[in-house]
Amino acid sequence: MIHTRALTRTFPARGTTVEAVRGLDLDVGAGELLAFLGPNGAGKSTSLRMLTTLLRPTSGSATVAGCDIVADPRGVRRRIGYVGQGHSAGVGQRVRDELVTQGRCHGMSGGEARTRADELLALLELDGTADREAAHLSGGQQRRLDVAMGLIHRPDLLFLDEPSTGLDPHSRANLWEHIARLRAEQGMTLVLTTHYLDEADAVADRVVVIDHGAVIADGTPDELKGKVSGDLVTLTTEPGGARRAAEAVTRIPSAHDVDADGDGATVRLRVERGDAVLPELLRALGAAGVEPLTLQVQRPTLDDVFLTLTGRSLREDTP
Ligand SMILES: Nc1ncnc2c1ncn2[C@@H]1O[C@H](COP(=O)(O)OP(=O)(O)OP(=O)(O)O)[C@@H](O)[C@H]1O
Repeated sequence: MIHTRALTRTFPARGTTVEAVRGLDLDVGAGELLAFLGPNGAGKSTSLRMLTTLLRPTSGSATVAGCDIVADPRGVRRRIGYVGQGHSAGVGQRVRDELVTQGRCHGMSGGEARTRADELLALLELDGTADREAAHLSGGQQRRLDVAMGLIHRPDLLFLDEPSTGLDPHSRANLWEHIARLRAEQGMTLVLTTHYLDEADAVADRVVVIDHGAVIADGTPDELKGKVSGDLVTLTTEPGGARRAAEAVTRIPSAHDVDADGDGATVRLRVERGDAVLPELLRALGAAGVEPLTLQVQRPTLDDVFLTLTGRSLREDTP
């Protein structure tokens, strides 16, 4: 559905050149849900804007839904939907009218556009809002209207640029439920950008991690987390017990990166399989006369992946 080769975009900026996207090579199959994940300024929106023909690449090539983004931008636009970061609806427009106008822009007859508008209002549970002004909808409803507008011409492929930014947790979850349903019912390919690590982890089949304009990792969330060396085990002891605990757990063969906190009561270590190592860990602590007060095992997160690859946390870079 998408094939890019060495896709690059630079911008002139005060006598220098910003390399917003550097040599993107990407193949996305039909029906995939791919998330671009990266800190502010990583090049996610620029990538999307090139793939949706809103921005010409400086060099490299790409086909989207079978059409070349430079030679046949109209062909690309006919086959894709795009939901940008801002709201798409015009001021003073009613919800159904806005959808019908959008359908007419895509060459539908009035009747066809009205039927499609009603279909989408039902699909995105906006039927109750059809005659209200778009600007008076809640944030979550406005975002669903943006998605409906991107879908009016039945595209095979939908691009969403930070679809859930600014929504409260309930509206975010609700938006994702709708998107999952659209995918299940219509078999669409979805490409989105997000800052939210948990979101990329939960909804994406595949995550492409971008940093400074280049892809630094590409795989399923589980594959990416497999790059981090093991689960994190955190244990607490009575004050002053951490050093003895650290010495005891260091003897476990799969334990590494053992670290006793300055508070004297917390020890962190990495092990291959946290759940499997717990009995051995407890035995080792018992033999050293240390009684743990709490024990926690954490699977790696996508933030750990980013930290492992770049030495920085995505959370630090993201507001
Ligand atoms: N029109 C432009 N002119 C100059 N520089 C630009 C332009 N558009 C983007 N950039 C720069 O290109 C880089 C990538 O920006 P881009 O918007 O693609 O990042 P992003 O990953 O989408 O970030 P965010 O998550 O903040 O939206 C940034 O350094 C940005 O300042």
